[in-house]
Amino acid sequence: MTILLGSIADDYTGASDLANTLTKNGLRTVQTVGIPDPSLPLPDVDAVVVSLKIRSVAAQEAVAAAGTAERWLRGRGAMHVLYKICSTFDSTDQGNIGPVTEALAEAAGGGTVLVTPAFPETGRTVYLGHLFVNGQPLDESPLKDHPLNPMHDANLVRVMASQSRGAIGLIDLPAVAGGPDAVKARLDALRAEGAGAAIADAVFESDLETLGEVALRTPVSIGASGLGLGLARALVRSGRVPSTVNTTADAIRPVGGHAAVIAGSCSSATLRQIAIAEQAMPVLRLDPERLLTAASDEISAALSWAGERMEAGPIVIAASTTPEAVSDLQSRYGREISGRAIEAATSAIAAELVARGVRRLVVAGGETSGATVDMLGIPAFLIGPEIAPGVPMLRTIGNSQGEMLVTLKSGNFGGDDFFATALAMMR
Ligand SMILES: Nc1ncnc2c1ncn2[C@@H]1O[C@H](COP(=O)(O)OP(=O)(O)O)[C@@H](O)[C@H]1O
Ligand SMILES: O=C(O)[C@H](O)C(=O)COP(=O)(O)O
Repeated sequence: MTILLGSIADDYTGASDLANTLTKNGLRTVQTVGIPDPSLPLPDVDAVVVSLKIRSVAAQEAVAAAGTAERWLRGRGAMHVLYKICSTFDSTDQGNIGPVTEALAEAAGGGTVLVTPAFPETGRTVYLGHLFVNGQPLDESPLKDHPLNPMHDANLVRVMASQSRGAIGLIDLPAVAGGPDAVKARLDALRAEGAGAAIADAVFESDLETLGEVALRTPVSIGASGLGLGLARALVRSGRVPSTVNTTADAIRPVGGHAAVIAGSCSSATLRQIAIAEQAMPVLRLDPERLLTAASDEISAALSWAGERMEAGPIVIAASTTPEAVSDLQSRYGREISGRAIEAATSAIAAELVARGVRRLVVAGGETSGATVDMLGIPAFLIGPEIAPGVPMLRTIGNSQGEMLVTLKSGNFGGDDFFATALAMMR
C-alpha cells in the first residue's frame, strides 16, 4: 500500500472526524488504531489516519508515539504528514501540540510549520491568531470547562509559544487572502526569522484551500479537519489522486445486532443530546462517584439495567454530567484520576455489552472513544457516510468480535437529535 497523505490524530474522534473530511474531499481513506499489525488486510487507499490517544498524556509520551507513527507513514509513501489536533486546540498547559510539532518538524528537516485548527463547517475560525468557537473566543466558550483540557486563552500564538522552544509567528488573514504565493512568502519570511511554527488565520473554506495548497508543498503541517480539507483538495487538484470515487459504500452493509450509546463527553452538546435521547430511548445516568469508589458494583448494576432493555431497542449509558458536578468530583478525587477511572468503567461496560451482542455502538467523547476502542481491540475502521459534520459512521476491520458499525462522536459535534439520527443509519 503506497499512500499520498498520512495523518497522526491525537485522539480517536478527531481521527474519524479527519477521515470523514478526507473522504468527502476525494481521498480514499482508512483509520487505523495505532500502528496496524502487518497482517491486517487494509484496503488500497490514498490516505491513512493513525489514531493515537496522546492529547492529554505527558509530552514526551506524545512525542515518542507521534514519531513512531510518522516513520510508519513515511515508510508507506506519505509525502505529507498532518498532525491532527482538536479544532478547539485542546491540550494540557504542558503541551502536547508544541512538543509534537517541533519533533515532527525536526524529523522532516526543519522549517516553519503551518498550524491552523480552523474548521468553519463546525464554527471554528481563526482571526489574528485568535480562535473563535461559534463566534465566541475560545476561553469564553464551553471549552473553558473541559474536564481534562480546559482552554483559558484564545490567543493561539501565545498558547503555542508557551508549549514551544522556538518562536511562533502569525500568518494573518490579509496574507491568506493574498493566495498561496503570499502565504508562502510569509512562511519563508518567518523561517528566515527562525520561527518554528506559524498560526495561520482562516475564516472561510477558501482560506483553507489556500493553506492546504501551501502546506502540501511542505513535509508536515498541524491542524484540524479544516486543514485536512485544504490538503485533500490540493492533492486532487494536483492530479495525483487516482480516483475520487466515493468509497463509503463498503462501510454501510448492515450488521444487525443490538445497539448502544456510551457517553463520557461532558460537553454542552453531548449533554443536550443525552437529554433529547431520553425522550425516545432508555437512558441510564451512571453515578460518577460510585465509578470511582465502587466501580465493579456500578458496572454490574449498569449491565443488569442494560440486559433488561437492549433486546427491545437501543440504550444509552452515560457518565456525562454538568461542569459543576465534574468540578466537584475532580476537587475530591483529582482531574486525571477521575477521568481515567471513568474512562475505564465506561469502556468496561461497552466491552461487556459487545460481548452480549451489541454490534452497533456509538461512543460520545474523544478520550472515552479511545478507551472503548482500545478495550475492544479494534485495529482499524473503514470510513462510512457522514452522520453530522465531523462525525462519520465507521465499520470495523480485523476485530475479534466480527464486523461492527461504530460511531466515535467528538464531544462538541452533532445536533441535538444526533443519537437517534446515528442509530437510524447504523442498521
Ligand atoms: N461525571 C464525570 N465527572 C468527571 N469526569 C467525567 C465525568 N464523565 C466523564 N468524565 C471524563 O471526562 C472526560 C471527557 O473527555 P472526552 O471523552 O474526550 O470528551 P470530549 O470529546 O467532550 O472532550 C473523560 O476523561 C471522562 O472519563
Ligand atoms: O474538534 C475536532 O477537531 C475533533 O473532532 C476532535 O479532536 C474532537 O475531540 P473531542 O475530544 O472528541 O472533543
